[in-house]
Amino acid sequence: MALNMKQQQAGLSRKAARSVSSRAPVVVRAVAAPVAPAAEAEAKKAYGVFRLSYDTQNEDASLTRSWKKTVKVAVTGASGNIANHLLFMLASGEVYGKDQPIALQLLGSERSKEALEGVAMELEDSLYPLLREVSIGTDPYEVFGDADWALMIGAKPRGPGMERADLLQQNGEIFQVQGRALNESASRNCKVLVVGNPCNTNALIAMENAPNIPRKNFHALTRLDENRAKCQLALKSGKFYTSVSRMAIWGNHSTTQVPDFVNARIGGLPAPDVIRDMKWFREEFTPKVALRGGALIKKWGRSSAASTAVSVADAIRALVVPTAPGDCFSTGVISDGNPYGVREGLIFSFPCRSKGDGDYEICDNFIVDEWLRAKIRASEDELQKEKECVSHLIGMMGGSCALRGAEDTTVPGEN
Ligand SMILES: NC(=O)c1ccc[n+]([C@@H]2O[C@H](COP(=O)([O-])OP(=O)(O)OC[C@H]3O[C@@H](n4cnc5c(N)ncnc54)[C@H](O)[C@@H]3O)[C@@H](O)[C@H]2O)c1
Repeated sequence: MALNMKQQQAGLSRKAARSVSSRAPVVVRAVAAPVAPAAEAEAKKAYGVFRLSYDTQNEDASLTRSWKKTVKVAVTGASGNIANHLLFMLASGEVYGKDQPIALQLLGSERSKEALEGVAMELEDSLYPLLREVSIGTDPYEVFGDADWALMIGAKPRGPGMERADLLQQNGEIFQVQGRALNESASRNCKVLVVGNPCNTNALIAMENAPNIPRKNFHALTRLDENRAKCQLALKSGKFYTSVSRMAIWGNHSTTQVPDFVNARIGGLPAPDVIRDMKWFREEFTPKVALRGGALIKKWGRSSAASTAVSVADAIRALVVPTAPGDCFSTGVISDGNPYGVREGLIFSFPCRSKGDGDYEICDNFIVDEWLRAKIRASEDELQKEKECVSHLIGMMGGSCALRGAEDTTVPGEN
């Protein structure tokens, strides 16, 4: 856990800082004192903003009595565009629940240190009652300490002329380091959601470098694609989007993704029975969803941030709130043992459902027709190639990278 800045200034040790936080009720207000050399070194590694414990004697007991144990959520890329929306949703209680206190542990890069402090100041000034602690740092081993959730948003954007294979390599190295840090520092049942692109393969790298954490706990964000698909079905059918269910995204978060209109329902009916236009489904709906990110960048000049944050919130809620009977949600998870014959050892987006306990299962009752099967196979092949490009980062020998010079299936600008 990164130390509170005021505690560091006061020269408190990490252990002492922990004991301060556990001695409720107390509001930490340490006084500046000479900094010891050890603390000085510590200050270079991590710096933080605040840690508040409620003074339960002065609080409205009817509000706080039923509150749960604080959930610790680590967020990487915390001063970036997506996080700038997401952090405030997390702190407000709209994601984990209005009775769920939260500690935010924010990871930035060396370059974004100052901005990260600014983010923490804004959180501080927002006076969210559920936000118990904010700590910030640049060392993933510190920041992931005891995290129950790790939301991995931070990744390098693609530079001019950079190939997809180079991006896989550069961001892959980040996720190798961060996977190792999760393995050592995070809670043993930490749930990990990778947003930074290429998110499926980055999630694979983090997972393979974190053998102490169940493989099942690693997710790649495809919920944004699901939300985009739901929106298109709602617009075309003229029905409200809440009537769209069983909207699965299969495969990779790239243009090979497969938005599944075959199994989708509108108002409880199969989508193709409501929108009787197969040409539209295949030739307009499918590419529109897959290329939505690029279309948005053309308008906005940058990749989607607010809607991505909303979809991260949806993806978390999908795991902590039971799935409605018969419905599903999409998330990229380990393909081991899947009921659809997708090659094992890939992080692949499937229709899933959850009891709301943080765990999930892959739905086993989706119809895969020939058209879907061919599309799914193409996305699977792409993920296998990506895996081979990063084999050296996941402890595999002898992979060669067939993606060099290949067609670019990344959503333009999202990397
Ligand atoms: N999966 C999806 O659906 C989806 C959708 C949109 C964007 N994305 C991806 O999310 C990522 C972040 O997007 P953004 O708009 O917030 O980007 P951004 O550039 O605004 O923010 C990224 C942040 O990550 C930080 N960072 C870079 N390397 C880091 C490291 N090693 N450790 C910690 N932080 C690091 C940067 O300093 C920056 O603050 C990108 O990779 C983008 O392609 C994914």
